Amino acid sequence: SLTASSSRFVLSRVHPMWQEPLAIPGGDRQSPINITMRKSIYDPHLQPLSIRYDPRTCQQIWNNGYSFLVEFDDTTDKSTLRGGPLEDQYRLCQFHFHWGESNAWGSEHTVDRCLYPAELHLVHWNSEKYSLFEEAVMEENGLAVIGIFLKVGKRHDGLQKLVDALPAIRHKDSVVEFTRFDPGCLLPSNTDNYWTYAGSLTTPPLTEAVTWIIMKQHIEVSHDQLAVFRSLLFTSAEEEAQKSMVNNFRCQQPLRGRTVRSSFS
Ligand SMILES: O[B-]1(O)OCc2ccccc21
Ligand SMILES: [Zn+2]
Repeated sequence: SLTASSSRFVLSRVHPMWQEPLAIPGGDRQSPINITMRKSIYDPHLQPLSIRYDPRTCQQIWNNGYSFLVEFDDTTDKSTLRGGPLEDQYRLCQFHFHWGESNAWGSEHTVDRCLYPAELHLVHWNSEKYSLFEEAVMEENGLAVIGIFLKVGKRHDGLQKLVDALPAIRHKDSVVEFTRFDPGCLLPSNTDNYWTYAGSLTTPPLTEAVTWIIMKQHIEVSHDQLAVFRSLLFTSAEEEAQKSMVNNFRCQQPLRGRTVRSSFS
């Protein structure tokens, strides 16, 4: 696949979904980044991840004009993430994806400059220190996001239920009920090998609140499943010009001396 450098020219022609602010608060721990494997530091003290999702907390799926979000009931600790680099327990509140207009690019993070066609973000907030996502998103240890790379290959049976719901939320601000979906089916078979670093949201408000946990092992989805992502629109039903929802990823940010740790040697 294209490396970020060769495709940077191509990507530079991609219109950014939103204008990057000139000054970002702090700005020394922004995301996404390229992960250089040989520069990541193996940390033997990283604990195993404890990922426990309850499909009964799944509520709805909606198009927010930038991606599509599957949202969960996060009023209790039913779907949680603990362990790994985390000191506290975090609650799953939503997951969403970022993808390209072609299979040559689309992910936000890269590994040794390798681009993937899409990236899944499972978003959790620190329910030991805060009482709402909106509160946690402003705090340094507020969020934990699991990033999973997607590759085009065999059909992902668990994803199909989600793919089948997308035509109903084609336009911005459309929402449909989406229940009894187990996000655990989207995890790779091996969740022991990951990289972790301190970063930010990759969408406004770009707050530096995220402990990133990027899985080494990707998942596979079919070409046709990914094509349905691209049938979504950035635009609402009222707007004249329909713009297809593609290339909804942020450009890569400087590492600013940060260390990326790995859970594997
Ligand atoms: O911008 B993101 O995709 O990266 C992390 C995150 C957390 C919450 C919402 C959106 C995002
Ligand atoms: Zn994201």
